[in-house]
Amino acid sequence: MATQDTAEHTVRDDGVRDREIRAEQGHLDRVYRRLEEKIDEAEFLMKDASERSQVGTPGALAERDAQVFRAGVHLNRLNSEFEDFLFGRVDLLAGKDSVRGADGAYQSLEPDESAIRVDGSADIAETLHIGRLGVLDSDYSPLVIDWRAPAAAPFYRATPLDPGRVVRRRVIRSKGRRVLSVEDDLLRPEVRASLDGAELAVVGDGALMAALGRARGHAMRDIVASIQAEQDLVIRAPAASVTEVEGGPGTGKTAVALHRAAYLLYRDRRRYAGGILIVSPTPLLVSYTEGVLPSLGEEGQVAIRALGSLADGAEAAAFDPQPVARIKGSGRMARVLRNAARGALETVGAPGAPASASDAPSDATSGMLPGMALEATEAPHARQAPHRTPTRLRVVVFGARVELGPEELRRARQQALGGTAPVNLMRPRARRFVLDALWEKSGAAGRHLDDPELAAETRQAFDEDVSTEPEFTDFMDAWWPELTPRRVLAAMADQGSLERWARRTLRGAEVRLLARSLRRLDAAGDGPLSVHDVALLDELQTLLGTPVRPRQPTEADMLAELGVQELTTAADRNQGRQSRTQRLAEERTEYAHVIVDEAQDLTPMQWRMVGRRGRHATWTVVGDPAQSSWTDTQEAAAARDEALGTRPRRRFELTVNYRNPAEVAVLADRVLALAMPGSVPPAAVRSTGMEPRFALARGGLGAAVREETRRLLAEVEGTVGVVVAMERRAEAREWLAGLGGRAVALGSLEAKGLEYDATLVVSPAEIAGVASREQVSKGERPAGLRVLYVALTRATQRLTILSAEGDLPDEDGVPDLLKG
Ligand SMILES: Nc1ncnc2c1ncn2[C@@H]1O[C@H](COP(=O)(O)OP(=O)(O)OP(=O)(O)O)[C@@H](O)[C@H]1O
Repeated sequence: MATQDTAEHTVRDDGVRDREIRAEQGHLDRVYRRLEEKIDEAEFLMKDASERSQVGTPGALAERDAQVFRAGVHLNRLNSEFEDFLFGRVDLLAGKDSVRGADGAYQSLEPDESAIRVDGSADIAETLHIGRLGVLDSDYSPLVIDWRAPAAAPFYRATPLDPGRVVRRRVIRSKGRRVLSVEDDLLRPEVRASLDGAELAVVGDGALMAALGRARGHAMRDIVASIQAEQDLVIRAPAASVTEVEGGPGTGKTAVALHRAAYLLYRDRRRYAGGILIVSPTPLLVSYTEGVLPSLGEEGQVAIRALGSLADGAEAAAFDPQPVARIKGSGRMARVLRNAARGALETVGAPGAPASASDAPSDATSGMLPGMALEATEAPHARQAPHRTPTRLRVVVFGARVELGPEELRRARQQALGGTAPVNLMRPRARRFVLDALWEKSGAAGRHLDDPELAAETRQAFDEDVSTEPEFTDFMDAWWPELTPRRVLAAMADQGSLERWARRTLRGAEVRLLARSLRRLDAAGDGPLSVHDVALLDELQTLLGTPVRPRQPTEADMLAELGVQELTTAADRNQGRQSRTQRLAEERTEYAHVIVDEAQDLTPMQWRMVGRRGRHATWTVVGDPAQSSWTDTQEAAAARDEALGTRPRRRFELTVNYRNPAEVAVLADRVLALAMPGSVPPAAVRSTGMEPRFALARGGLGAAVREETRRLLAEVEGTVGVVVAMERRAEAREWLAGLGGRAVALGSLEAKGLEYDATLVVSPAEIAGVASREQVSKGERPAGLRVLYVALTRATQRLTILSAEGDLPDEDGVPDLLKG
């Protein structure tokens, strides 16, 4: 009987499902017909504009460029958004007091009192389709509403507890022009609603679960069809000041941050023409998330940058070992760098001349982590003997020899450095002090004291005479060389110099470690950089400044002068051909809005770097303190406060874990309890019934990793992430050789923000840097425990823990740190 009921129900349900899919297909067909008309219009506009060839005056050029650009953008968006273009629908009750706006839509979010009759029946008064872009029919009625428009908010905000006017929310899955499925949520199950005289059908188990259950690839998908109410609040929060978002792993922080960027651009494109910067911890996370904004129809105004690619055209991905990273990340470095920027004047030669540095590195701690493509070796170029700043200046002026000695030059330098300007910009001032000193020394200063005009003329002639002397210009180049951040950083590899610059700021052992780690750079500062070096370079850039040089006006300048905005110019288009490094070096350094992902991991020096990019910006900062791999969290919090300034802050919390099945979350929560006792984990929304597996590496670790990875590859359709301690990353790659592209080896710090269908966590104790709960209870709570928490929360379906002896596993293979 029960079987038959179910069978009958399924048959009926399939019939309803097919009918509902056909109805949505009909709507999608209409949308496509309209889109095609619009594409024809855009193509016509493009052609027309490019045929107008009044090139010659900047005005004509600007007008043509602007037209071609606008039509091109329009066309691009229409073409690119054809995939999964239409994804949602809401069926709504009549709005309160039946008040409609100019567009004919109900204005109120709440239903009219008469919308639900006393017998519980109601009519659907309005149906809205939601998509990636708004499309109006030829009579201006909305065929599709842009997901970011206020009218689309009920699609995301309505919950059974607070449904507003929404009776049914539908997610439509389509591929190209074909509707594949529909998934409905009934938000007012108590209402018997009808649409055009027929009962409102409900199909499927809800879109969220369907979306979460799908296999993962190597790129993040947008969540535009299933944004949840608490996430929508963040995405649409007003952009004023600072929006802070905290939430545990898998709560959608990254997804929300990306959707927020798209939302802000939609709401106020002009304001955000100043650019939105999204700061991400690693290049892996950048490439994982890079496709989301284009899928939402947004690209040009948003830069997603890894912390290692924020400054100086650098593309650093390597991590320093923890002791070195702690020094380089500490706010104390600001003082050291300030001294170095000034002190390097004496140790760094003019560009092209040799710079300083001396003894070779002698231990492995100087190197970045093995397997990070960078070795702990000295720069290939032999280091030269330290540059000696000139200690004497001899010139012939007014026919006489004038000489300044070490003491006079030292005084002139001290006077020049008395200002606060960047060091390179102090050069003219330094030059003036040297000229003053020469003038005094020459005795000419005593002449014509009774005739100020003649005295001034004599002085001017004196300066001109000296300035043209090659001895003087060569002296200035060597005595006050133009410094680059890289040359100064390289100069810090000289231990003697660094000791002076870090006096009373760093301890002796810290100086030695830091100097050694920088010996990877050659004298000009070329060589492999670590992620942490990049924040130092950025700080140095500020301290040194860029000397002002006259530059040729570009086409972009001319257009800007004409007030043309939102435009790609020929110059911009050429940029596409430039190297990525050059582009990174040249791109803007200040933004209108800054979004920081994984904010808990920024070091104080990184906060300073990011802060400089948003001095006048509004901010969105998302993070999870429980996942912080940075050790000195208080110092980082102070630096964060400084970067964000005194702007008012709005705080949001995300509480639901969409990534991990409950079975995985329970295990991760045990580590959370050790790492941060008392903190509340996010609630997992789904369960797979698959408990994590505990395996023991009895023979070699490599063989066990291969075997367990193979097993996981057979169990899931998508990706498998193998997370190891940072220092094992290189060997882990070799272990996985030949297993195919679905399996990826990751150092624990690189796993940040990423997710995999299945995860193999190799030796929790190695990742955490601590082996037993007893050690932890004695007070050892290394940042490594939080890193382990990150590793354990990457799986969307399956999790295997592989332990070695050092993990102190029990007879079931459960390592000590993960016991219940
Ligand atoms: N509303 C949603 N609908 C569908 N999928 C969602 C939703 N919210 C989040 N997800 C999915 O959950 C996963 C986790 O999201 P995301 O990576 O943004 O979380 P996170 O908070 O940044 O995690 P972590 O702190 O671990 O980096 C992603 O696969 C994301 O697509």
